[in-house]
Amino acid sequence: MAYSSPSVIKDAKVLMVGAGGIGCELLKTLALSGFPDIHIIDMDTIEVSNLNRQFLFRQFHVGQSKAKVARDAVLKFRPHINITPYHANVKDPEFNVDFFKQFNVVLNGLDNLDARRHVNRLCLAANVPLVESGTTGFLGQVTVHVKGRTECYECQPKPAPKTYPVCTITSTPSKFVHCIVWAKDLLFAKLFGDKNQDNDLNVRSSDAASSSKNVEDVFERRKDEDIDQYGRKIFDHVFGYNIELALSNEETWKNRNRPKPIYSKDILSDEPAQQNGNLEKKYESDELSVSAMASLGMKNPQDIWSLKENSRIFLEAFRLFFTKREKEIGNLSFDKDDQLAVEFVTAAANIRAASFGIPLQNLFEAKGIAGNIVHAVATTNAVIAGLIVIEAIKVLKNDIKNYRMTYCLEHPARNMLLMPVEPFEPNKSCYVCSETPLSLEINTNRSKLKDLVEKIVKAKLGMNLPLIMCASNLLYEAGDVEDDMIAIYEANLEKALAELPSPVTGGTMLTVEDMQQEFVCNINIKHRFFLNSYFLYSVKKFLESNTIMLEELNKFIVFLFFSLSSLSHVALR
Ligand SMILES: Nc1ncnc2c1ncn2[C@@H]1O[C@H](COP(=O)(O)OP(=O)(O)OP(=O)(O)O)[C@@H](O)[C@H]1O
Ligand SMILES: [Zn+2]
Repeated sequence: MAYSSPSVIKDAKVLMVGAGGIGCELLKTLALSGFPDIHIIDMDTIEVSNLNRQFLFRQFHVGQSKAKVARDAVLKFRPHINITPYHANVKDPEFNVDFFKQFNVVLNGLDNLDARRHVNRLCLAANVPLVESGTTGFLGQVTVHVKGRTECYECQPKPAPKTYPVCTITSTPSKFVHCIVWAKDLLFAKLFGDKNQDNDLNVRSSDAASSSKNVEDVFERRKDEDIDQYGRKIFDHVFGYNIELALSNEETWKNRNRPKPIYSKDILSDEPAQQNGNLEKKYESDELSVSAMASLGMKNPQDIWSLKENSRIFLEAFRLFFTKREKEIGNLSFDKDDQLAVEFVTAAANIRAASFGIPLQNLFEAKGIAGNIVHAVATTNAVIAGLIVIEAIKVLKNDIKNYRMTYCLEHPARNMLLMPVEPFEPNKSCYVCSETPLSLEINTNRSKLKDLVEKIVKAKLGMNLPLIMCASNLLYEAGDVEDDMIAIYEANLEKALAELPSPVTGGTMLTVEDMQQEFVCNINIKHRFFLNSYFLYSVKKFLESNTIMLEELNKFIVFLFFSLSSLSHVALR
């Protein structure tokens, strides 16, 4: 049957950002709906773990550009449309405001806040409508952002990812996730990651500090130390000795269950230190599939391992890292797609959980928790992609009355799984889409320009290539800078704000601009010497929640914690 698409579709040129779970569905739906000219940006290559839901990709595509393979796959069933792929980061300078202006609508299928904020700003600057989306398991949403008509993506602050108090992780875990964070961010990082990073793995106790000075560093492998002995030494230190040390601090356990120290000899009493020699040869030929489970003949990731099995996996994974992946040690960071890393972290978290009386979990669950993964549901992505196309068509028709934000729910509400809501008006005090100045409370004598640039302008305001002006003086500019200015900016970055050539003190109005995003905002500086308990409380809260809150006055408040170097403090209002 010949299908004739409405003219708004036939004349449309659209940009899709992201060709992952939502993106694959979206490209297919756009193509089947008759969109003739589609551009796709995606910076990634295809991984095996994408194949279960990113159905345009096959095993033999692994390692190739998502954007390009998605294009080729769709052209097979819609050969006469134009699809232009870019294997690139949407934050690259080539995707500037002029690039965005060529499109009638932009459709996001991204997975991170940073890229979403960047696209939001470019869409505002180019005055191109944005249809934004996201899914988590069965949940999802599609929102429409049209400059001056509806909220922009940044009109409401977004919830920050969950973090945990440090002492819960290092000393008093009560949930399995605490054990995972410990195994991944402390133990794994300490053993296999950058040695220079601060890492508070040892449990502090009153006598530990004094005795530790003379004690050798157990984490260092002694010269010629046998790898299995080294593994057992680490095991006994973190699961045995450290727990005993923690137990000596009676106060901690008054209202808590006391943990049990675990030593390898008690768990693996019947096994010699070296036990896998006969299985080794079979598996060690293929480096990519180095796996402690395979090595020990354990197959099912959904089995919950006993304490003994966890201990064997722990020691075997440890041994495999040091024998098969030695070159990577010192540079590894946890990756949920790294089988050996997941095995190690699962086993370590389980042994710690056993010590603290927390129920153990299988590798599949542990991997989900460690990778912050809510398992993706292909159907949710398909539903969301359909809704994106529906909103895109309304946008192209300029059918403002019928724009909807739609939420995909896990349980029906009023008999509906899809909840449409009318979009809100732009937030008049949004610092991105309105011109509301921000106000920043900062110790201008102690905080350096570098801190302002890195921790506020880039990290909090999401600028990519910032330029900072005080009155008509340029203090800093990122990106391609003239040679004679490089040294001046470098020197400025190291200066305290009040000591800059054009001093930034209480009452100064700074202008911060990102040329690529065509985004400018003014920051009203208030000098403040923070050393009161309220500040310290704020810092603690910030560290715990990393929240950005909207105050009654509808001004932004961000409490910032500055690098542990004591007293430079700021708050952004
Ligand atoms: N800055 C960016 N520029 C271009 N593409 C981006 C950018 N940030 C994220 N993406 C792309 O957005 C897509 C998001 O897809 P999705 O949420 O399905 O994640 P994934 O990485 O494919 O899968 P998963 O993380 O679940 O294993 C990815 O293909 C990713 O490459
Ligand atoms: Zn806004």
